[in-house]
Amino acid sequence: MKKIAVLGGGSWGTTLANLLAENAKLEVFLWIREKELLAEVKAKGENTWYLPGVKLHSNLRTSADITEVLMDANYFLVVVPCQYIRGVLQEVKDMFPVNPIVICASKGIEIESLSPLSKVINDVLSEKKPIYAILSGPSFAKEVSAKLPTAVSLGCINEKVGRDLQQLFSNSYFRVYYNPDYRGVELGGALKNIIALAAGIADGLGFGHDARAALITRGLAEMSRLGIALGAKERTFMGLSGMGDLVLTCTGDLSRNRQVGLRLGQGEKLKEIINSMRMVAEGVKTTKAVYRLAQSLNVEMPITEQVYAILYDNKDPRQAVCELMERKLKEE
Ligand SMILES: NC(=O)c1ccc[n+]([C@@H]2O[C@H](COP(=O)([O-])OP(=O)(O)OC[C@H]3O[C@@H](n4cnc5c(N)ncnc54)[C@H](O)[C@@H]3O)[C@@H](O)[C@H]2O)c1
Ligand SMILES: O=P(O)(O)OC[C@H](O)CO
Repeated sequence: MKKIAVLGGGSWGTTLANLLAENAKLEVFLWIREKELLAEVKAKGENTWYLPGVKLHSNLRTSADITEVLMDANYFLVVVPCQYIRGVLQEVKDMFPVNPIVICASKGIEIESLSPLSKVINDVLSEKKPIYAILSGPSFAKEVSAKLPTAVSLGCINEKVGRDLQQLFSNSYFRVYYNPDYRGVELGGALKNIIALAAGIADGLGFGHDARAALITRGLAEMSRLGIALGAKERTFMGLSGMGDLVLTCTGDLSRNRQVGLRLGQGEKLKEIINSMRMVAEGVKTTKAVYRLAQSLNVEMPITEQVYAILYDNKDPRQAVCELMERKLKEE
């Protein structure tokens, strides 16, 4: 049986590793970074920090030793939070074979380089010439772990690899659609988190359903504008990894990004919100990266600009929403 190394024992890495172990098409080995957590996982058969209450499959192997996890793997699934991916891969890049199939399930834009994750992974592993794929779409770890029906996109420019991966991940509750536009798929997942912060802020301020619907719709417009500037296909933003994930994250209270927004709208400070969370809300750092990227590409992203000002310039959220409403009137 072929082996998949899963890097990242947070809620999503654990969920996907567990799903793949249950699918029983691959041998699955999950890297858990924290040794104390690994000890609990081994003792209780459960990821008590990031995915409590979910029993892990007996086929799932776990280790805190990343070299053991990577050894002789045929597939590499990266589910480390966006800003740490470069550092983690840099340490172990020599362990990858030539032309490794690297699937990314993380969502974000790297601040340092303003790069989407395909570029980060291709940069670090450039000597190995990786075959890159991205798994993204509306999928809360908790719901997938409860085996609730979920549909996502798998972006890969190499159709044969993409269709093989589609088979490996799919099962009766997890339906994977293949899309050759990997750039569009990865950008949808990264950019929707900024709009989810905005929707949470509006809801936290008590601005109602109309405001949320406007943010989702105009959010999709600015996500697509940046996507097109970066070579993505506009149509991809209408699919699961675009509109699908945007709607989920802007409306679903399981979203960490939406929760950060809600708390900001209710008057809490970003620092205290982040300090109270063990989990990651990728939109916070991705907002900074996208704000800079949009400026460098001269792409208009008014919602992102206001979220940036709230997060990083201490702007009053109420003022930010007023400014969005009072911008020069435009055509749709
Ligand atoms: N949780 C979900 O429902 C979900 C769904 C789809 C995609 N994602 C994406 O998956 C990615 C991983 O998120 P998650 O939700 O699994 O994480 P999480 O918030 O559940 O856990 C945090 C993770 O960050 C890791 N971490 C902390 N500091 C680190 C460091 N210095 N170096 C490397 N790793 C470090 C921890 O070990 C842990 O694995 C994110 O990009 C997220 O957007 C999450
Ligand atoms: O909890 P969030 O906001 O990181 O969202 C999780 C997933 O990205 C939803 O598809």
